Amino acid sequence: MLKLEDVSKIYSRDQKQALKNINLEIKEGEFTALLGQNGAGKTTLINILAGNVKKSSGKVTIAGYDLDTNELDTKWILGIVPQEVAIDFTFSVEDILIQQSGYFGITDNKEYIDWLLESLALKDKKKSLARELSGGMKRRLLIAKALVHKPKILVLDEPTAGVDIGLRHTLYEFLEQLHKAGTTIILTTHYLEEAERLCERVVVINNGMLVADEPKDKLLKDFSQEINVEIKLDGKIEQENIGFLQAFNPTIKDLDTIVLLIDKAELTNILQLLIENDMKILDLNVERQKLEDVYLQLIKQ
Ligand SMILES: Nc1ncnc2c1ncn2[C@@H]1O[C@H](COP(=O)(O)OP(=O)(O)OP(=O)(O)O)[C@@H](O)[C@H]1O
Repeated sequence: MLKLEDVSKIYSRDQKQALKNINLEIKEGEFTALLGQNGAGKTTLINILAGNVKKSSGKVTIAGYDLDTNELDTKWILGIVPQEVAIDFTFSVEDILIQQSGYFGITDNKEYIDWLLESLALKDKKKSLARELSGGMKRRLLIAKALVHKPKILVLDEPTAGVDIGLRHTLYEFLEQLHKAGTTIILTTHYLEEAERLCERVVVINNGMLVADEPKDKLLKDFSQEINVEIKLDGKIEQENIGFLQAFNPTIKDLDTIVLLIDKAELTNILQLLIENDMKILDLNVERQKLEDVYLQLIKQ
């Protein structure tokens, strides 16, 4: 559905290499998270797809259309929700969506627009001017705008930044609904729990390079041998008193709790060592790795 072959981008102004030989193939109907730190290259990649940034080299194919030679065709396939709010604030919400439909030659789109507004909790803002919307509402309007032509692929660049938690969940349900209906979705986000809840596949970009591309479940399983352990002891702990745990890189939390990231198999060993060293355990908390932990390890590598 979407294929990037050896895509690189060097910005000419400062010769900054924002993307380095990215190879990525997204299949029809997949829901993919595109993760990476600030400046990793996510927006550059999305801007290349949107035709706003010219790649320096490589090939992009969207539903079989080469982006270099068939850019107009790719516009029909893609719906892009940009990170920055770029809408004409002097128009009403409804007019913005009617105008956007017009760009695609769609004249009778009112029913679908109403459905979009309803789904994105913007129905009562239909007649409001865009400038009267809150930041979170503007973001949701951008999503509606990206969807007016019913694109097969929806790409969202941090759509939930600045959207409050209740509405974020409305948005998740909406994206899940689109996904079930067959839309291919690529989502960049800094909220890892969002990627964990919604996506089937996780792609991580670090310093312009693709450092992970796995089904989410596999990524979590590969790392699932590792657990986060918090052991609360009776009394204040100093690093020098727990030298016997040094091999496990312990950190101390709240003065009385040892925090460790270990292989499951080592837990018994550690508890044994604590008992042998006369440490009284008051509480023990074991957590399987979350996507957030896996992600943090990936970008450290
Ligand atoms: N127009 C530009 N000219 C020069 N350098 C740019 C330009 N746009 C982005 N960059 C640089 O390219 C790199 C990648 O930026 P990009 O915006 O793609 O990152 P990002 O992963 O989207 O970050 P964020 O999570 O902060 O949105 C950064 O070092 C950035 O400074």
